Amino acid sequence: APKIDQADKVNQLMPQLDANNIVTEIQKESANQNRFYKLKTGVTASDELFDTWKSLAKGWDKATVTQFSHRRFPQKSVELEIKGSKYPDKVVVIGAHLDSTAGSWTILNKRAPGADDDGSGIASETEVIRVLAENHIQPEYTLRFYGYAAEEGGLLGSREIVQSVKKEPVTILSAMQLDMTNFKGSDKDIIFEMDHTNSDFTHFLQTLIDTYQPNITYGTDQCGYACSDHASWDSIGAPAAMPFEAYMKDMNPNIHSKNDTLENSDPTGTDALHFSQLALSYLIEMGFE
Ligand SMILES: N[C@H](Cc1ccc(I)cc1)C(=O)NO
Ligand SMILES: [Zn+2]
Ligand SMILES: [Zn+2]
Repeated sequence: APKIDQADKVNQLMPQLDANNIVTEIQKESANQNRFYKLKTGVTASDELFDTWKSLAKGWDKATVTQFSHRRFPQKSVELEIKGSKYPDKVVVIGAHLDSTAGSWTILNKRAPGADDDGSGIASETEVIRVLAENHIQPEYTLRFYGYAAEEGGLLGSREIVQSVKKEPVTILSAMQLDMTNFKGSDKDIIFEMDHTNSDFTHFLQTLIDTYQPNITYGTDQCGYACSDHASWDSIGAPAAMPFEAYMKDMNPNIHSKNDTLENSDPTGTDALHFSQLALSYLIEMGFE
């Protein structure tokens, strides 16, 4: 596992992460009637995230923001890349999904705010982008941030993306998934899913919590199936990890319904902030040798 030797940077950046920004982003995403990947509301949600990441990345040298068009549905994925100064072909990945669903397949104009699933993951990730961009962080390894389309359709967006990445002349060092970060249903703050993930990488993340978030508690669980986009990276042999909000039995009961709102999760965004903190230490420790 990589050495943990970037304390100066992590300790300078971590305090800048602000739960209020996470709340604002979740509210922005939930404002859409739904973010269903087959509907124009889902297309709009992707374009809004594209705009948000582009404005955050303004002035961040070597950062590029693009949309990834999918073959069989209109919702695009969003990608932000900051090229590494020393190892541009070695890529550290983090992702969340930008779509939402209300459970049934033809949700038409049904309400699916998706505040926790997965507005929280997108918001946790976006707050890390803001802090890295504002500090003009120039990593030695390439960092890639994803907002995946159509996760609820069966990991459709990330599946297409990893097939495309497989054809690139790059090595994926690791991929973290943030799907549901803002509902602390259990007594532990972060639960690591142990299936469709890499145990060494998961252990490395647990060591990061011990080092940089000593008051955060964590545990492990199993999804029992490919429960989010980390499984797409795992399927091409990239070390994947999925820090999750609770044990399965305790997870947010409101997901995939009109009741998946900010009020029905953590309205202060403090739970989601813990995931931003882990994501930041992950990207800095993996982004620099
Ligand atoms: N399947 C996931 C929800 C989900 C995530 C983790 C576990 I454990 C069980 C269920 C989903 O809806 N992602 O969008
Ligand atoms: Zn879901
Ligand atoms: Zn999800």
